[in-house]
Amino acid sequence: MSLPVRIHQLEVAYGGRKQDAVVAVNGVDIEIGSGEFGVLLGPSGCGKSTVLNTIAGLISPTAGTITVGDQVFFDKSRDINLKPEKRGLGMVFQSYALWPHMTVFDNVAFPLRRRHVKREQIASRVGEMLELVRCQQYAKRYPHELSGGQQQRIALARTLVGKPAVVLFDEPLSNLDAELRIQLRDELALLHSEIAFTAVYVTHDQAEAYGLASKLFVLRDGRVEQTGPPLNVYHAPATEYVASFLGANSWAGEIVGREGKRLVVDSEYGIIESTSDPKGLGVGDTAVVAAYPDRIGLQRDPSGAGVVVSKRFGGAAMEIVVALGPANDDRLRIRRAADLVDVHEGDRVRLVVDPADALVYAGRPTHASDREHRPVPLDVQS
Ligand SMILES: Nc1ncnc2c1ncn2[C@@H]1O[C@H](COP(=O)(O)OP(=O)(O)OP(=O)(O)O)[C@@H](O)[C@H]1O
Repeated sequence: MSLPVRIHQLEVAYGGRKQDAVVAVNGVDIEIGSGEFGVLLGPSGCGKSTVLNTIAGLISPTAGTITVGDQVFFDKSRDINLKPEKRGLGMVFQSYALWPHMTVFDNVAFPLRRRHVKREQIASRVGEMLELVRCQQYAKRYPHELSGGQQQRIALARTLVGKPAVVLFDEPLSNLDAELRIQLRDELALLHSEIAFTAVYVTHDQAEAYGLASKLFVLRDGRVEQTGPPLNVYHAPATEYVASFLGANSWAGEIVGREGKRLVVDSEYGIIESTSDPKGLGVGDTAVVAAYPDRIGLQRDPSGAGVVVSKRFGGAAMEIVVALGPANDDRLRIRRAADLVDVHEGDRVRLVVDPADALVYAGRPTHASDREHRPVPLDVQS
Protein backbone atom coordinates (compact mmCIF):
# COMPACT_ATOMS: atom_id res chain seq x y z
CA MET A 1 0.00 0.00 0.00
CA SER A 2 1.17 3.53 -0.69
CA LEU A 3 -0.23 6.92 0.28
CA PRO A 4 -0.09 10.42 -1.19
CA VAL A 5 1.99 13.13 0.52
CA ARG A 6 0.73 16.72 0.57
CA ILE A 7 2.66 19.67 1.90
CA HIS A 8 1.08 23.09 1.87
CA GLN A 9 2.71 26.45 2.52
CA LEU A 10 5.44 24.95 4.66
CA GLU A 11 7.75 27.33 6.48
CA VAL A 12 10.72 26.53 8.66
CA ALA A 13 12.83 29.10 10.47
CA TYR A 14 15.82 27.86 12.43
CA GLY A 15 16.30 29.93 15.54
CA GLY A 16 12.57 30.67 15.99
CA ARG A 17 11.80 34.36 16.15
CA LYS A 18 15.24 35.48 17.10
CA GLN A 19 16.87 38.19 15.07
CA ASP A 20 19.49 35.85 13.61
CA ALA A 21 16.93 33.17 12.67
CA VAL A 22 17.37 31.57 9.25
CA VAL A 23 14.40 30.92 6.99
CA ALA A 24 15.35 27.55 5.50
CA VAL A 25 11.94 26.77 3.97
CA ASN A 26 9.76 29.57 2.75
CA GLY A 27 6.27 28.60 1.55
CA VAL A 28 6.81 25.18 0.00
CA ASP A 29 3.94 23.30 -1.70
CA ILE A 30 4.56 19.67 -2.61
CA GLU A 31 2.11 17.01 -3.82
CA ILE A 32 3.34 13.49 -4.42
CA GLY A 33 0.67 11.03 -5.54
CA SER A 34 0.25 7.55 -4.14
CA GLY A 35 3.07 5.34 -5.44
CA GLU A 36 4.87 8.24 -7.11
CA PHE A 37 8.61 8.78 -6.82
CA GLY A 38 9.06 12.41 -5.80
CA VAL A 39 12.57 13.87 -5.89
CA LEU A 40 13.60 17.15 -4.25
CA LEU A 41 16.57 18.46 -6.20
CA GLY A 42 18.60 21.56 -5.48
CA PRO A 43 21.99 22.92 -4.50
CA SER A 44 23.47 22.64 -1.05
CA GLY A 45 21.57 24.71 1.51
CA CYS A 46 18.34 25.14 -0.51
CA GLY A 47 16.31 23.40 2.21
CA LYS A 48 15.84 19.86 0.85
CA SER A 49 16.79 18.00 4.02
CA THR A 50 14.81 20.41 6.14
CA VAL A 51 11.62 19.61 4.16
CA LEU A 52 12.31 15.89 4.49
CA ASN A 53 12.91 16.17 8.23
CA THR A 54 9.60 17.98 8.72
CA ILE A 55 7.78 15.07 7.03
CA ALA A 56 9.62 12.69 9.36
CA GLY A 57 8.63 14.84 12.32
CA LEU A 58 12.24 15.52 13.31
CA ILE A 59 11.86 19.28 12.78
CA SER A 60 8.81 21.34 13.68
CA PRO A 61 7.82 23.82 10.96
CA THR A 62 6.87 27.40 11.82
CA ALA A 63 3.83 27.28 9.50
CA GLY A 64 1.96 25.09 7.02
CA THR A 65 0.43 21.63 6.83
CA ILE A 66 1.73 18.13 6.13
CA THR A 67 -0.76 15.37 5.29
CA VAL A 68 -0.11 11.74 4.41
CA GLY A 69 -3.15 9.91 3.06
CA ASP A 70 -6.02 11.08 5.28
CA GLN A 71 -3.83 11.67 8.28
CA VAL A 72 -2.74 15.18 9.20
CA PHE A 73 0.85 14.95 10.45
CA PHE A 74 1.27 18.64 11.03
CA ASP A 75 -1.02 21.65 11.01
CA LYS A 76 0.26 24.75 12.68
CA SER A 77 -3.15 26.44 12.73
CA ARG A 78 -4.79 23.42 14.44
CA ASP A 79 -1.82 22.73 16.70
CA ILE A 80 -1.37 19.21 15.32
CA ASN A 81 2.14 17.73 15.38
CA LEU A 82 2.21 13.94 15.27
CA LYS A 83 5.20 12.32 17.00
CA PRO A 84 7.79 10.81 14.59
CA GLU A 85 7.12 7.25 15.80
CA LYS A 86 3.39 7.66 15.11
CA ARG A 87 3.98 8.62 11.47
CA GLY A 88 4.82 5.07 10.28
CA LEU A 89 7.30 6.24 7.66
CA GLY A 90 10.35 4.44 6.34
CA MET A 91 13.64 6.33 6.24
CA VAL A 92 16.91 5.68 4.45
CA PHE A 93 19.85 7.97 5.18
CA GLN A 94 23.27 8.61 3.77
CA SER A 95 24.83 6.67 6.66
CA TYR A 96 23.60 3.10 6.68
CA ALA A 97 22.86 3.06 10.42
CA LEU A 98 22.79 -0.72 10.71
CA TRP A 99 23.16 -2.25 14.16
CA PRO A 100 26.76 -3.45 14.25
CA HIS A 101 26.16 -6.22 16.78
CA MET A 102 23.35 -7.82 14.76
CA THR A 103 23.66 -10.07 11.72
CA VAL A 104 22.18 -8.97 8.41
CA PHE A 105 19.20 -11.25 9.03
CA ASP A 106 18.59 -9.79 12.49
CA ASN A 107 18.95 -6.22 11.23
CA VAL A 108 16.29 -6.78 8.58
CA ALA A 109 14.10 -8.78 10.98
CA PHE A 110 14.24 -6.10 13.67
CA PRO A 111 11.22 -4.00 12.59
CA LEU A 112 9.10 -7.16 12.31
CA ARG A 113 10.17 -8.51 15.71
CA ARG A 114 9.25 -5.20 17.29
CA ARG A 115 5.77 -5.68 15.88
CA HIS A 116 5.64 -9.26 17.22
CA VAL A 117 5.25 -10.79 13.78
CA LYS A 118 5.29 -14.61 13.91
CA ARG A 119 8.69 -16.31 13.59
CA GLU A 120 7.89 -18.23 10.34
CA GLN A 121 6.51 -15.10 8.77
CA ILE A 122 9.64 -13.18 9.75
CA ALA A 123 11.85 -15.83 8.15
CA SER A 124 9.96 -15.72 4.87
CA ARG A 125 9.62 -11.88 4.75
CA VAL A 126 13.30 -11.31 5.54
CA GLY A 127 14.31 -13.97 2.99
CA GLU A 128 12.12 -12.31 0.37
CA MET A 129 13.53 -8.85 1.10
CA LEU A 130 17.15 -10.05 1.03
CA GLU A 131 16.46 -11.68 -2.32
CA LEU A 132 14.98 -8.46 -3.67
CA VAL A 133 18.11 -6.52 -2.71
CA ARG A 134 20.28 -9.42 -3.95
CA CYS A 135 21.89 -10.05 -0.56
CA GLN A 136 20.44 -13.42 0.48
CA GLN A 137 23.96 -14.91 0.67
CA TYR A 138 24.97 -12.42 3.38
CA ALA A 139 22.22 -13.21 5.91
CA LYS A 140 24.65 -14.48 8.55
CA ARG A 141 27.27 -11.76 8.16
CA TYR A 142 27.71 -8.70 10.36
CA PRO A 143 27.61 -5.18 8.86
CA HIS A 144 31.40 -4.72 9.15
CA GLU A 145 31.82 -7.76 6.89
CA LEU A 146 29.97 -6.01 4.05
CA SER A 147 30.91 -3.35 1.48
CA GLY A 148 29.26 0.09 1.55
CA GLY A 149 26.95 -0.85 -1.30
CA GLN A 150 25.90 -4.07 0.43
CA GLN A 151 25.30 -2.22 3.71
CA GLN A 152 23.06 0.29 1.96
CA ARG A 153 21.11 -2.56 0.32
CA ILE A 154 20.57 -4.07 3.79
CA ALA A 155 19.47 -0.69 5.15
CA LEU A 156 16.98 -0.51 2.29
CA ALA A 157 15.74 -4.04 3.01
CA ARG A 158 15.31 -3.17 6.70
CA THR A 159 13.25 -0.13 5.78
CA LEU A 160 11.08 -1.86 3.18
CA VAL A 161 10.44 -5.09 5.10
CA GLY A 162 7.84 -3.31 7.23
CA LYS A 163 5.98 -2.24 4.05
CA PRO A 164 5.85 1.49 4.84
CA ALA A 165 3.38 3.45 2.72
CA VAL A 166 5.87 6.31 2.40
CA VAL A 167 9.67 6.12 2.37
CA LEU A 168 11.92 9.15 2.89
CA PHE A 169 15.42 9.07 1.38
CA ASP A 170 18.10 11.60 2.32
CA GLU A 171 20.95 11.35 -0.21
CA PRO A 172 21.19 7.58 0.38
CA LEU A 173 23.73 6.96 -2.38
CA SER A 174 26.12 9.81 -1.82
CA ASN A 175 28.62 7.74 0.22
CA LEU A 176 29.11 5.28 -2.61
CA ASP A 177 31.52 5.52 -5.52
CA ALA A 178 30.22 6.65 -8.92
CA GLU A 179 29.71 3.24 -10.52
CA LEU A 180 27.99 1.75 -7.49
CA ARG A 181 25.78 4.79 -7.22
CA ILE A 182 24.44 4.22 -10.71
CA GLN A 183 23.96 0.51 -10.03
CA LEU A 184 22.07 1.10 -6.78
CA ARG A 185 20.00 3.87 -8.34
CA ASP A 186 18.82 1.44 -11.01
CA GLU A 187 18.14 -1.25 -8.42
CA LEU A 188 16.14 1.20 -6.33
CA ALA A 189 14.06 2.18 -9.38
CA LEU A 190 13.39 -1.50 -9.99
CA LEU A 191 12.47 -2.09 -6.33
CA HIS A 192 10.06 0.82 -6.49
CA SER A 193 8.34 -0.70 -9.50
CA GLU A 194 8.01 -4.03 -7.63
CA ILE A 195 6.99 -2.80 -4.18
CA ALA A 196 4.27 -0.20 -3.74
CA PHE A 197 5.48 2.80 -1.75
CA THR A 198 5.50 6.54 -2.20
CA ALA A 199 9.02 7.96 -2.24
CA VAL A 200 10.26 11.37 -1.16
CA TYR A 201 13.91 11.46 -2.18
CA VAL A 202 16.41 14.25 -1.57
CA THR A 203 19.47 14.72 -3.75
CA HIS A 204 21.68 17.34 -5.35
CA ASP A 205 22.69 14.88 -8.09
CA GLN A 206 20.83 15.50 -11.34
CA ALA A 207 21.50 12.07 -12.86
CA GLU A 208 20.09 10.42 -9.74
CA ALA A 209 17.05 12.69 -9.84
CA TYR A 210 16.37 12.04 -13.55
CA GLY A 211 16.82 8.29 -13.14
CA LEU A 212 14.44 7.94 -10.20
CA ALA A 213 11.86 10.70 -10.24
CA SER A 214 8.38 10.44 -11.64
CA LYS A 215 7.92 13.96 -10.29
CA LEU A 216 10.78 16.38 -9.81
CA PHE A 217 10.80 19.43 -7.51
CA VAL A 218 13.64 21.89 -8.11
CA LEU A 219 14.26 23.90 -4.96
CA ARG A 220 15.83 27.32 -4.63
CA ASP A 221 16.37 29.27 -1.43
CA GLY A 222 13.68 27.38 0.47
CA ARG A 223 11.08 27.52 -2.32
CA VAL A 224 9.99 25.21 -5.11
CA GLU A 225 11.10 26.81 -8.35
CA GLN A 226 9.70 24.19 -10.76
CA THR A 227 7.77 20.92 -10.60
CA GLY A 228 7.15 18.26 -13.22
CA PRO A 229 8.33 15.03 -14.80
CA PRO A 230 12.14 15.18 -15.18
CA LEU A 231 12.02 15.16 -18.98
CA ASN A 232 9.72 18.19 -19.06
CA VAL A 233 11.76 20.11 -16.51
CA TYR A 234 14.97 19.37 -18.40
CA HIS A 235 13.63 20.36 -21.80
CA ALA A 236 11.64 23.35 -20.63
CA PRO A 237 13.28 24.85 -17.54
CA ALA A 238 10.88 27.48 -16.24
CA THR A 239 13.59 29.89 -15.15
CA GLU A 240 17.21 30.60 -15.90
CA TYR A 241 18.05 29.37 -12.38
CA VAL A 242 16.62 25.92 -13.16
CA ALA A 243 18.33 25.78 -16.59
CA SER A 244 21.59 26.80 -15.03
CA PHE A 245 21.32 24.35 -12.12
CA LEU A 246 20.62 21.56 -14.62
CA GLY A 247 23.88 22.38 -16.37
CA ALA A 248 22.94 24.91 -19.06
CA ASN A 249 25.31 27.76 -19.89
CA SER A 250 23.82 31.21 -19.66
CA TRP A 251 24.93 34.55 -20.94
CA ALA A 252 23.54 38.05 -21.21
CA GLY A 253 21.84 39.74 -24.15
CA GLU A 254 19.16 42.11 -25.36
CA ILE A 255 16.16 41.36 -27.50
CA VAL A 256 16.54 43.14 -30.82
CA GLY A 257 13.83 41.56 -32.90
CA ARG A 258 10.74 39.41 -32.89
CA GLU A 259 9.16 37.66 -35.85
CA GLY A 260 6.13 35.74 -34.63
CA LYS A 261 7.44 33.29 -32.03
CA ARG A 262 11.04 33.72 -33.11
CA LEU A 263 13.11 36.08 -30.98
CA VAL A 264 16.37 37.63 -32.08
CA VAL A 265 18.78 38.29 -29.23
CA ASP A 266 21.94 40.34 -29.54
CA SER A 267 23.96 38.45 -26.95
CA GLU A 268 27.46 38.67 -25.52
CA TYR A 269 28.41 35.82 -27.83
CA GLY A 270 26.68 37.17 -30.93
CA ILE A 271 23.23 37.02 -32.45
CA ILE A 272 21.14 34.10 -31.23
CA GLU A 273 17.65 33.21 -32.46
CA SER A 274 15.22 31.46 -30.18
CA THR A 275 11.78 29.91 -30.44
CA SER A 276 11.49 29.41 -26.67
CA ASP A 277 8.79 32.10 -26.61
CA PRO A 278 9.25 33.57 -23.14
CA LYS A 279 6.26 35.44 -21.75
CA GLY A 280 6.29 39.19 -21.49
CA LEU A 281 9.57 39.88 -23.26
CA GLY A 282 9.81 42.35 -26.10
CA VAL A 283 12.28 44.25 -28.22
CA GLY A 284 14.64 46.37 -26.10
CA ASP A 285 14.38 44.12 -23.01
CA THR A 286 17.49 42.72 -21.38
CA ALA A 287 17.47 38.94 -21.51
CA VAL A 288 19.53 35.92 -20.68
CA VAL A 289 20.17 33.15 -23.19
CA ALA A 290 20.70 29.60 -21.88
CA ALA A 291 21.69 26.43 -23.72
CA TYR A 292 22.90 22.99 -22.62
CA PRO A 293 26.58 22.15 -23.30
CA ASP A 294 25.71 19.56 -25.94
CA ARG A 295 23.39 21.93 -27.81
CA ILE A 296 25.96 24.56 -28.68
CA GLY A 297 27.94 24.26 -31.90
CA LEU A 298 31.05 26.31 -32.72
CA GLN A 299 32.13 27.82 -35.99
CA ARG A 300 35.52 29.44 -36.57
CA ASP A 301 34.97 33.10 -37.32
CA PRO A 302 37.63 35.82 -37.06
CA SER A 303 34.96 38.33 -36.05
CA GLY A 304 33.30 35.97 -33.53
CA ALA A 305 32.94 37.19 -29.92
CA GLY A 306 34.13 33.94 -28.32
CA VAL A 307 37.61 32.52 -27.96
CA VAL A 308 38.33 28.82 -27.38
CA VAL A 309 40.14 28.78 -24.05
CA SER A 310 40.57 25.02 -23.78
CA LYS A 311 39.69 21.84 -25.60
CA ARG A 312 40.09 18.51 -23.86
CA PHE A 313 39.25 14.92 -24.57
CA GLY A 314 36.45 13.93 -22.21
CA GLY A 315 35.68 10.35 -23.24
CA ALA A 316 32.42 10.28 -25.18
CA ALA A 317 32.75 13.96 -26.08
CA MET A 318 35.23 16.80 -26.35
CA GLU A 319 35.01 19.30 -23.50
CA ILE A 320 35.48 22.82 -24.80
CA VAL A 321 35.58 26.07 -22.86
CA VAL A 322 34.79 29.29 -24.69
CA ALA A 323 35.19 32.76 -23.19
CA LEU A 324 34.51 36.26 -24.37
CA GLY A 325 37.17 38.14 -26.36
CA PRO A 326 39.70 39.14 -23.72
CA ALA A 327 39.07 35.97 -21.67
CA ASN A 328 37.17 36.74 -18.49
CA ASP A 329 35.28 34.74 -15.89
CA ASP A 330 32.19 34.40 -18.03
CA ARG A 331 32.83 31.04 -19.62
CA LEU A 332 30.73 28.62 -21.61
CA ARG A 333 31.20 24.87 -21.27
CA ILE A 334 30.49 22.96 -24.43
CA ARG A 335 30.41 19.20 -24.98
CA ARG A 336 30.44 17.94 -28.54
CA ALA A 337 31.24 14.64 -30.21
CA ALA A 338 34.84 14.77 -31.44
CA ASP A 339 33.85 14.50 -35.12
CA LEU A 340 31.71 17.62 -34.79
CA VAL A 341 34.50 19.76 -33.45
CA ASP A 342 36.69 21.70 -35.86
CA VAL A 343 38.13 24.35 -33.53
CA HIS A 344 41.34 24.68 -31.56
CA GLU A 345 42.55 26.55 -28.50
CA GLY A 346 42.91 30.24 -29.34
CA ASP A 347 40.43 30.19 -32.24
CA ARG A 348 37.85 32.92 -32.43
CA VAL A 349 34.43 31.37 -32.77
CA ARG A 350 30.79 32.16 -33.06
CA LEU A 351 28.13 30.03 -31.46
CA VAL A 352 25.68 28.03 -33.53
CA VAL A 353 22.56 27.23 -31.54
CA ASP A 354 19.38 25.81 -33.02
CA PRO A 355 16.53 28.26 -32.21
CA ALA A 356 14.68 25.40 -30.51
CA ASP A 357 17.65 24.85 -28.14
CA ALA A 358 18.18 28.51 -27.22
CA LEU A 359 16.23 29.24 -24.04
CA VAL A 360 15.55 32.90 -23.33
CA TYR A 361 14.56 34.42 -19.97
CA ALA A 362 14.07 37.87 -18.55
CA GLY A 363 16.85 39.33 -16.44
CA ARG A 364 20.53 38.61 -16.01
CA PRO A 365 22.42 35.32 -15.72
CA THR A 366 22.80 33.64 -12.34
CA HIS A 367 26.39 32.61 -12.08
CA ALA A 368 27.58 29.57 -10.20
CA SER A 369 28.87 31.62 -7.30
CA ASP A 370 25.39 33.09 -6.80
CA ARG A 371 23.66 29.75 -6.85
CA GLU A 372 24.51 28.40 -3.44
CA HIS A 373 21.87 29.46 -1.02
CA ARG A 374 22.97 32.11 1.42
CA PRO A 375 20.80 32.17 4.50
CA VAL A 376 18.39 35.08 4.50
CA PRO A 377 18.12 36.74 7.90
CA LEU A 378 14.54 36.76 9.05
CA ASP A 379 12.82 40.12 9.17
CA VAL A 380 12.28 40.57 12.84
CA GLN A 381 8.77 39.30 13.53
CA SER A 382 6.71 40.89 16.19
N1 LIG B 1 20.01 23.39 12.82
C1 LIG B 1 20.14 24.47 12.01
N2 LIG B 1 20.27 25.71 12.55
C2 LIG B 1 20.39 26.79 11.77
N3 LIG B 1 20.37 26.76 10.43
C3 LIG B 1 20.25 25.56 9.84
C4 LIG B 1 20.14 24.35 10.59
N4 LIG B 1 20.03 23.31 9.74
C5 LIG B 1 20.08 23.85 8.48
N5 LIG B 1 20.21 25.19 8.54
C6 LIG B 1 20.27 26.12 7.38
O1 LIG B 1 19.06 25.99 6.68
C7 LIG B 1 19.30 26.01 5.27
C8 LIG B 1 18.77 24.74 4.63
O2 LIG B 1 19.51 23.62 5.09
P1 LIG B 1 19.25 22.13 4.56
O3 LIG B 1 20.15 21.21 5.30
O4 LIG B 1 17.79 21.84 4.59
O5 LIG B 1 19.71 22.28 3.05
P2 LIG B 1 19.97 21.14 1.97
O6 LIG B 1 19.39 21.64 0.70
O7 LIG B 1 19.51 19.82 2.47
O8 LIG B 1 21.55 21.17 1.89
P3 LIG B 1 22.60 19.95 1.77
O9 LIG B 1 22.40 19.36 0.41
O10 LIG B 1 23.93 20.64 1.91
O11 LIG B 1 22.30 19.00 2.88
C9 LIG B 1 20.80 26.22 5.11
O12 LIG B 1 21.02 27.59 4.91
C10 LIG B 1 21.38 25.78 6.44
O13 LIG B 1 22.56 26.47 6.73
